Amino acid sequence: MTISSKSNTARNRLAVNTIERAPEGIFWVRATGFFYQANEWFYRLLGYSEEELRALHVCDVAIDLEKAQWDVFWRQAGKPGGLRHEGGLATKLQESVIVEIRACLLPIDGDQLMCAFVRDLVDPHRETEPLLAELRASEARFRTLYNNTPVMLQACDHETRLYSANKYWLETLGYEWEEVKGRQTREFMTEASRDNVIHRVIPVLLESGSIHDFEYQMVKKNGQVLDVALTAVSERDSDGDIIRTLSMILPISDRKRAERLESQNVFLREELSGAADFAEIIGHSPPLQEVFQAIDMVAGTDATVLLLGETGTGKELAARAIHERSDRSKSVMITVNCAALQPNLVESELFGHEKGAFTGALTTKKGRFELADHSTIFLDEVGELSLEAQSKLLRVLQEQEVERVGGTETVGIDVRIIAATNRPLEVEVSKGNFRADLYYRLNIFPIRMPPLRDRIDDIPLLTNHFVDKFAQHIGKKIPNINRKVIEKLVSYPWPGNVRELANILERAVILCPGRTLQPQHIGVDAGVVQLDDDVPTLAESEYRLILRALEKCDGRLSGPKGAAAILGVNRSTLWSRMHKLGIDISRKIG
Ligand SMILES: Nc1ncnc2c1ncn2[C@@H]1O[C@H](COP(=O)(O)OP(=O)(O)OP(=O)(O)O)[C@@H](O)[C@H]1O
Repeated sequence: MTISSKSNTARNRLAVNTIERAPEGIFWVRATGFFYQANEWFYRLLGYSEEELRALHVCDVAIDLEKAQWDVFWRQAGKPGGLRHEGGLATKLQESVIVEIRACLLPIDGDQLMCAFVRDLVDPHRETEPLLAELRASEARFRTLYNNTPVMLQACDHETRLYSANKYWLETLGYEWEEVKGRQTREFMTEASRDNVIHRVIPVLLESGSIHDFEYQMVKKNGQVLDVALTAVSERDSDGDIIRTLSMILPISDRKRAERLESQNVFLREELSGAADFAEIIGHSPPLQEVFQAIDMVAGTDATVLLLGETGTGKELAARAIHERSDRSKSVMITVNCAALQPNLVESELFGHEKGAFTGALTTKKGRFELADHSTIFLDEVGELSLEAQSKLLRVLQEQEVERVGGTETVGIDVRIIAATNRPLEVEVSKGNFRADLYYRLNIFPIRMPPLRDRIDDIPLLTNHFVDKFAQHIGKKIPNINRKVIEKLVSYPWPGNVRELANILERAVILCPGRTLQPQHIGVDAGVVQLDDDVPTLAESEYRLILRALEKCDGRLSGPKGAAAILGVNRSTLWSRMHKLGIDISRKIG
């Protein structure tokens, strides 16, 4: 056997291992939209066998994808930068999971396949240690995949020396393999990133064996800096020491940067100065200006911030803006959606656990607070925490230390807290559902995000922004917006706020065949939502309407007799509202 064939075999083994052990799903789809193959993670996630999956069309599984849109998705995946989509997948048991999908087209044997990477957005730590499944296809196909995937793949040994990198890795950074072989991975990072990786990535890998979407900066051969996100899985020996680490590195898409520039263009077009520093938060209305001022005031301090406001008003965006404008911005903000935590695991997720603390606690694990040390933790939907978890949180706020579940010692931490809720916490306090002392501790610097109906001046700017953004995603050019579109949008009450506006415009962009967005593409009618006198908020009214519709059609979302049809929205809009309003999304879906 020649040396090169030996190394090819080693590469193929590595490729198969990477695919099967990847802490993310990977699947391939034919141009017809029917599944072709998937990795172990994806089969496990959906619960289908290989044979069952092959009989399915992507749209049978993707809750918010209509067959009519398939061609658009396929074409988008073929463009530079590929396709990026967030949505729901239905499992074999008809439960839904929320995922992020990134896809590209791969040339295979004169044909094309879509290759998609799937990340579980609700439970990124879902079982990630897949079985080493038997080799599912020829070595040639994996070699093609290994080298054509627009993801940088690298493998390093226990001393973090590089022993394999794919073609995309080499091309992106501008090296030949011989130049980088055996070198330390930290040699390809900026100095600031090195410290960050040592302090953030290595401890997490030692602790849990995998890390997801860690952002840092690499340096190309020509000295240029590249923003990347790393997802890695380590193999550890029985003592817990790392033997080797396989990593997928995604350049943080040029698209994301383009979007940012695009939104800045919107500002320039509108001749708005001053707001450009908040490029991600679109708007210039007086209520939003007050929010910008409050963010400016509090960002540089370590004060706890409580973000209030209805669903979809941009609380998470505001939390990011605060973190990014603080001294802690060098580290990643840790986000916890308190409503999505499994009730019996809330404390272990937040505060960590010691080995053996409960059945299934096989190793000691750090909680999110410890991971957020020297950074910011964003506690979204904090009003959903149980009273028990609330008292532990209070202790963290008072003492700046955590005690792991099953532990006896406390660990000191330095964490800035930003919490958000769309519930009126003072009402929850009066009902005994939320601890008053915790409320006062969180309420040190409250910022209220205004509902969209109170800042309709921002609707033209937001519309401009979303139409450009979604049109660019699917490769359309829609430079004009009919004036009647804006008239229609400003007269709607927007119970789902900016999120709802974005959803409606995403659909409108798909429906629009020409260069001008017309009112008939906008699926809203003023007055659709009728409020009862005793309903305190629009969001709550929407919540009730959806529940009523679901009851009426036995939990079925789609089809002519489904809840989406009754409510006059498409099923993806309904589904995303249910998710955001916290309506049991794991329920059976029809
Ligand atoms: N001012 C804004 N400019 C641009 N996009 C916005 C703005 N406000 C909200 N969005 C977009 O709307 C969506 C919802 O925003 P976000 O998740 O921050 O809301 P939220 O208040 O945290 O909602 P929830 O309470 O339901 O979690 C996101 O896609 C966000 O990017």
